[in-house]
Amino acid sequence: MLPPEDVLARDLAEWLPRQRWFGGKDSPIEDLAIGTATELRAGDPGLYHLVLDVRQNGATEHYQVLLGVRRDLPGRLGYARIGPPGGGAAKQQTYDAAHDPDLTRTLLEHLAAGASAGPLRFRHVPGARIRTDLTSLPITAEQSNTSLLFGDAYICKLFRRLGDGVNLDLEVNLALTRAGCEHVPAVHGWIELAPGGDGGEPVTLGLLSDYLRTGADGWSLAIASVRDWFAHATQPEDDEWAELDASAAGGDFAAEAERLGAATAQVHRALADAFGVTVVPADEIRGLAARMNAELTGTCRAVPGLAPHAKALTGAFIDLAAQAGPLPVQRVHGDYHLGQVLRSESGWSLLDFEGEPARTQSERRALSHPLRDVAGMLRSFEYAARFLITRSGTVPLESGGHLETRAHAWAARNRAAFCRGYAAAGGADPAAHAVLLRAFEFEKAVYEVRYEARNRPAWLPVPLKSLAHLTA
Ligand SMILES: Nc1ncnc2c1ncn2[C@@H]1O[C@H](COP(=O)(O)OP(=O)(O)O)[C@@H](O)[C@H]1O
Ligand SMILES: O=P(O)(O)O[C@H]1O[C@H](CO)[C@@H](O[C@H]2O[C@H](CO)[C@@H](O)[C@H](O)[C@H]2O)[C@H](O)[C@H]1O
Repeated sequence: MLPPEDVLARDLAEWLPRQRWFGGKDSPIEDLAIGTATELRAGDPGLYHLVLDVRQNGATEHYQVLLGVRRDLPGRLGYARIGPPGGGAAKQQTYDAAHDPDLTRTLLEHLAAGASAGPLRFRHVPGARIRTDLTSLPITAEQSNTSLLFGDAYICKLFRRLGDGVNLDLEVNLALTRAGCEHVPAVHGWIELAPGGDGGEPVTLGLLSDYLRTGADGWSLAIASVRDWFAHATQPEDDEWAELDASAAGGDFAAEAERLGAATAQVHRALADAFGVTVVPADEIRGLAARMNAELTGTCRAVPGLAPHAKALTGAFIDLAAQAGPLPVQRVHGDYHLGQVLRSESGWSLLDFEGEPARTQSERRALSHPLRDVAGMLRSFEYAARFLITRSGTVPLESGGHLETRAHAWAARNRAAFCRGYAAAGGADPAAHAVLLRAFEFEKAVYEVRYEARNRPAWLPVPLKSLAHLTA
């Protein structure tokens, strides 16, 4: 049984700001109410699904929590406790049930059965046989959601802060799974909150997909390659090093970059087939160029370090406007970088189609030209190349100037390989759309400067140094 609502709300308000995934750590909680409480498993331990209405700065956000209730909380779950030890007057111990495999199995059982509980609906794709005998483990890598591994079969992403309707990740992954696309983890099921009386969309709560057991993320693989690239360049002249036969460095990434380019083009084709393509008139492209420039102006005001590059960046946006013609647009990834791709034995897979976190839902859903994603990945090669010399203490700073040339050579080699793979697999040839690609890349770099200044100021030199190189 749940503790009294006022006690539970008070305990949750104390616990919430300490959670990594809580998005409102910078402001006090003005009010917390239990929006819905749905019993998913009766008994001891019991499982409840809660939607919390959390008011901060006058605005209300909704968060979901799986609440475990036990009379005695075993020591292994002590770290997940919500509320005082011993359970206070109610003598009920409440805790974050995402950490309790005895309770999370209920999610699999409900998904397998296609069950409903109160406003919650558990859905599976037709024909899916969801295993219910697996033990869960939360993965630790994430900031804003909680993902549970079930054995080595499934990953279940539970969205913590709830959006307004169908989550983009579900919408896109489901469409691509249905289309048989090999480059996304197959979706098996999802959990949603039924729409209220206003007839709106269901709100996505969670997504169950194939777990890519042997997957390694593109960022780690790329960083390992850069490290090796630096280590193998003993003391040759820089120019000579840039020409070095890649086989001399064991960690060359170019073949992987080329395969990643091909996988990206195939996903773009599948997105176009699933969601369609629209041609926008030249006027809209001129409007896009103007918006890119306005973002630049705003970001220069907020981050003065960007100002020295402003002239070159504006030049690229003016070129885009000057050459504007009708352009095909479609659904794209929207926040494409090396951290969003996994390499497993079955090739490259793309993850996380939720778009850029700072954008609104409608901006994230907006159609764009697929080269926007290509530009995102090109930026990521720039980041990977410069990360070790700009951010890490592992490379002696005095050799930074020398390594900068080497970093540039790594980025250039892998950018070219990615574009080659993309064009060969039928994507728009980046070389034939240089003005558009450059404008997209500069737009992304401006976004990154703002993103880093706000979220990771120590990383700010990474995009700034890359811009210094690209605009020289
Ligand atoms: N299907 C999967 N198979 C293996 N690992 C995965 C899978 N999906 C996500 N991951 C791991 O979880 C991390 C976070 O996933 P992601 O979907 O990007 O979540 P978030 O939106 O919370 O960042 C990824 O970087 C990856 O390491
Ligand atoms: O992965 P998210 O959807 O949260 O994306 C945001 O955070 C990213 C950083 O984690 C950020 O990506 C930038 O840093 C990456 C290295 O950490 C680099 O590979 C990307 O190219 C660079 O843009 C992303 O921009 C932001 O939206």
